Amino acid sequence: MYKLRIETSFAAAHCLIHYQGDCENLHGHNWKVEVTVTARELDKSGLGIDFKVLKSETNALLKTLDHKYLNELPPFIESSPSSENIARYLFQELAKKFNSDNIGLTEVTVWESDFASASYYE
Ligand SMILES: Nc1nc2c(c(=O)[nH]1)N=C([C@H](O)[C@H](O)COP(=O)(O)OP(=O)(O)OP(=O)(O)O)CN2
Ligand SMILES: [Zn+2]
Repeated sequence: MYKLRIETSFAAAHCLIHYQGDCENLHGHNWKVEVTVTARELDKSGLGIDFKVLKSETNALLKTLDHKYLNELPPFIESSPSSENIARYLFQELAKKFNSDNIGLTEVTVWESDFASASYYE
């Protein structure tokens, strides 16, 4: 098995709901996003899946969040846009794009600062 990972990012505003503290107020982050997949086999070029494909599909999804107020978007109306819930949402959407006989989405990690991250995997 091969493990592949890409990193990308998006910027957005949010506030945590049902939270007491500064983070209940409107503020923003530059979230770094790591997407990890496993590949069983390599193609003739020696690739599990092209990093360019991983990045472009991920960026297409992140474009729907970029420079938005996350609390107003459908995935986060019922659930607080914490890094945990963002990681789960991205995982569930990217699984639809990437999972195949050869490729399995392993983990999505979302860093809201250099020092704090949340990962989701199944
Ligand atoms: N488990 C989680 N905890 C917290 C989350 C989260 O998504 N998952 N999110 C937040 C807020 O978004 C907040 O904006 C975090 O910002 P940060 O500046 O890192 O928070 P601090 O004020 O604690 O940072 P300092 O190091 O104290 O300046 C909070 N928690
Ligand atoms: Zn925050």
